[in-house]
Amino acid sequence: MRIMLTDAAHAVTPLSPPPALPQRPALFLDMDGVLAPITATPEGVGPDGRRTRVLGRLLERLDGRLAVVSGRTIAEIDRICEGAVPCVAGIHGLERRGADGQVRRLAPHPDMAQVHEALVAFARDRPGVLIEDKGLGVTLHYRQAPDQADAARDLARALAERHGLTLQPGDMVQELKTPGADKGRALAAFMEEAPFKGAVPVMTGDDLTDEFAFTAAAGRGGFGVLVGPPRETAALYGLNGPEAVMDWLETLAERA
Ligand SMILES: O=P(O)(O)OC[C@H]1O[C@H](O[C@H]2O[C@H](CO)[C@@H](O)[C@H](O)[C@H]2O)[C@H](O)[C@@H](O)[C@@H]1O
Repeated sequence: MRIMLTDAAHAVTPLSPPPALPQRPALFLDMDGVLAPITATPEGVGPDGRRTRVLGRLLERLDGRLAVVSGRTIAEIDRICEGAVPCVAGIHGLERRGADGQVRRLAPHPDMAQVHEALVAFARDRPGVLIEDKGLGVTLHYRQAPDQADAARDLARALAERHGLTLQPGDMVQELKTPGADKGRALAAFMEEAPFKGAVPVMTGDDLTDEFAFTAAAGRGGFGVLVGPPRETAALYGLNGPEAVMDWLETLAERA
């Protein structure tokens, strides 16, 4: 087996592709970097006919035991998936829509507006830095201004500490969120409800925020699938990228 050396002390072994799904599986899917390739800006991700068809077929085959668990808002997931998936956790679980169609949303931290303002001021004279306001959280994007990574991290850390917000670093982003949720807790909440209750969870994700859900899936007898380059992870299996994810999901939709 090929071993990739990341530094002198750590070796990261590439993960095998996922095996056949367990009996009565429940599938949890991340959006960016998993169901959709990464683009320069959040708005660059749009609906895709193949993805919408595959999700619809899987939903049917899994008797509804399919959910998108994302850092994006539910409104964004509905836009991108063309409303194909009823069960969605948005903003890392701060909002969640169950199979009954009800949306449960935590109350926003009272300082969110102030923090949003501070981030907008930071972005003002930094071309390429973008602010995404999600109400319960705000994302500082620097994919188009990678030289701002350190300054963005330092500001986000300081604001999180000063206002008592949760800091979630991601792929060329720093997110400041209302405390009280993560993707692991979102997965756990779905697993307490129909049609997920009693099923075996499989979580597919690429980012650090997905690690919470990999751990939650493993704790319930399931497993995680890491998408992208190998790294230290709680996931047991791996896939190369969104294209490989779509091929895998298509196979599952035919087989499940
Ligand atoms: O949990 P996810 O569904 O993976 O969402 C995580 C964040 O994804 C989005 O940002 C990422 O994707 C953008 C589009 O490809 C990219 O430009 C950015 O650099 C990535 O970090 C989204 O905009 C965020 O709100 C999500 O939290």
